[in-house]
Amino acid sequence: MFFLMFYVITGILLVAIVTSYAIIILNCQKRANVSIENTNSIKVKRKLLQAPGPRPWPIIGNLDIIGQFNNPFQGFGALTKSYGDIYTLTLGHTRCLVVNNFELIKEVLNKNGKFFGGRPEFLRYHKLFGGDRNNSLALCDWSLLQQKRRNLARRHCSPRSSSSYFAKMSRIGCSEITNLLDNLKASVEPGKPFDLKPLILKACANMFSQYMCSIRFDYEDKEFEQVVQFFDEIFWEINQGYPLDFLPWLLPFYINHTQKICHWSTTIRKFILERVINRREINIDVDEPDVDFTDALLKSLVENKNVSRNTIIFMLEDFIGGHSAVGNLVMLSLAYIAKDPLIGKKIQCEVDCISKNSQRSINLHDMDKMPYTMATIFEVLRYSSSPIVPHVATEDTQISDFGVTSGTIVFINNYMLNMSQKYWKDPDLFQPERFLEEKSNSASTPVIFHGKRRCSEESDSGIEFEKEARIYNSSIDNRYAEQDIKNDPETGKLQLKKNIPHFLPFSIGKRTCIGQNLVRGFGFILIANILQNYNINCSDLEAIKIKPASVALPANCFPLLLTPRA
Ligand code: HEM
Repeated sequence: MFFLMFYVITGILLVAIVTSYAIIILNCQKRANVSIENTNSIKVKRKLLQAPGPRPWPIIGNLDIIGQFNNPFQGFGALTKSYGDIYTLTLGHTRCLVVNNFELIKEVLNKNGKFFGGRPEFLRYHKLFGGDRNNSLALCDWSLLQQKRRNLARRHCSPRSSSSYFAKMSRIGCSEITNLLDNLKASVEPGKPFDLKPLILKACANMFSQYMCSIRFDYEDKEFEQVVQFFDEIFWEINQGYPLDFLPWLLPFYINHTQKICHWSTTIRKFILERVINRREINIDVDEPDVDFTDALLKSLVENKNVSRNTIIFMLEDFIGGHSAVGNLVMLSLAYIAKDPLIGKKIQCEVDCISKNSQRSINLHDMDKMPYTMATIFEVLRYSSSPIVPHVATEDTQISDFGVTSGTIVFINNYMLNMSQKYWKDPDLFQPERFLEEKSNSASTPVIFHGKRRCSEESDSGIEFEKEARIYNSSIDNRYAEQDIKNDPETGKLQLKKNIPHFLPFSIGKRTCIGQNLVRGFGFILIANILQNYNINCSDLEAIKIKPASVALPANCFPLLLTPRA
């Protein structure tokens, strides 16, 4: 009996291994069927080989190689030494293309963006969004609905600096800062490490909820507190990779984990329905101008029969959830400031100069006059290299000279881009100054761009600038003295660099981040006002553990020392 069982199990395993290997090899050898223009400009069909890559194992493919690295993006970078800047991997049974340089990234996201509008079929993505990842703005495949959702969101979530939305953001940001500072004053004990993250996240959540839903929650509100924590857990979760993503048959081993994810997301959804949507739905008046984003969403529900109630609940959840990204970014910025207090000092110099030594708080309209503060935020974005959500080829196509078959997942390695000697001097150093440049003669009169500078094939930075940064006094080699910065900001020598084509923290192409103006705006208000009031240090720098290629920090991260400024 025992031997029979043994032979049956061994037989099943062997069949599984052989079948798996056959599938993997077939997928590797499959050619992409693409249309190519010949010399007479006539389109002809050609079958193109996929890019080479390491030989995969049965069942796991190349997961063993990626598993050897602390971070997959570091692993992708290391593999370029053997396979060049473009290569394919097989993760589980899934074909993946990894692109590691700027030209290739542009080719995927800009030139051939229409062929790469899909997102991966990861089980976790479905669990996070009510069983269907297409409910999510960031994890759905490209569709007409997605185009509509982006258009609906753009006005509210990407406000221009001349718009009333921008002024509203500034007002809300500043009033929430007052609440945050009151709370800090009551809770921070001088000389004692303070767990700042929960408070920062609650302040961010209130900025987002006031801006998008005209509602604010008390910091002591237990339901609000829990929802903010769950949003943060989800932000961390989305930024992780698991073998389950490529080996879905591992699901039974992840039952507890997936149940936890479902619990987080259903709790959040219930909160948004009960505390935001239900009470707003009763008072909707389609003839009145939109009060906020929630109003616009609810009206689209009345006016457009193709938009479902589910769609708008998930949209609101997605956008309110954006606060976790901002909160984590602010915590990361404070961590780098704690590591190098001179950075904090320089931000404080700008703050003191602009606010005439704290006669007022810092608002969004100060942003253009504080290039060093903005440069610090950009350096955090570069240094932490938030991964670009993987794209998926929706039909057979071509990148460089290689074929890409439909269904291939494309990893955009912007970590490699941000850490490359080719693009950055001393990329391993944290230096906000790299985002500053000498004020050019032509820049002495501030130029206003008419309309947004959006990415094009030639000018690619995903960063959207509307206005030239106003000039502020700082010096490029930059360990500058305090009295230098106290000069009149109008006579300064440096400005924020306007467009760095290879810097893509918010990606490029049709799926760029919609929340980037909110990130810059609320991030700026938080960092500037916290530093106006406190010096930031850390009693145990070893406790600040930052994962490369991630803006997400674990829910329980590190405490900081906040010392009120004289
Ligand atoms: C530290 C802050 C943030 C960073 C670094 C960041 C970066 C990114 C990146 C790299 C993408 C992927 C683009 C692509 O697939 O090509 C993305 C997508 C997206 N982001 Fe952000 N983001 C941030 C914050 C936010 C916030 C605050 C919001 C909303 C309030 C937001 C909303 C979105 C949405 C909706 C998408 C999906 C767009 C689409 O797929 O069509 N993001 N973001």
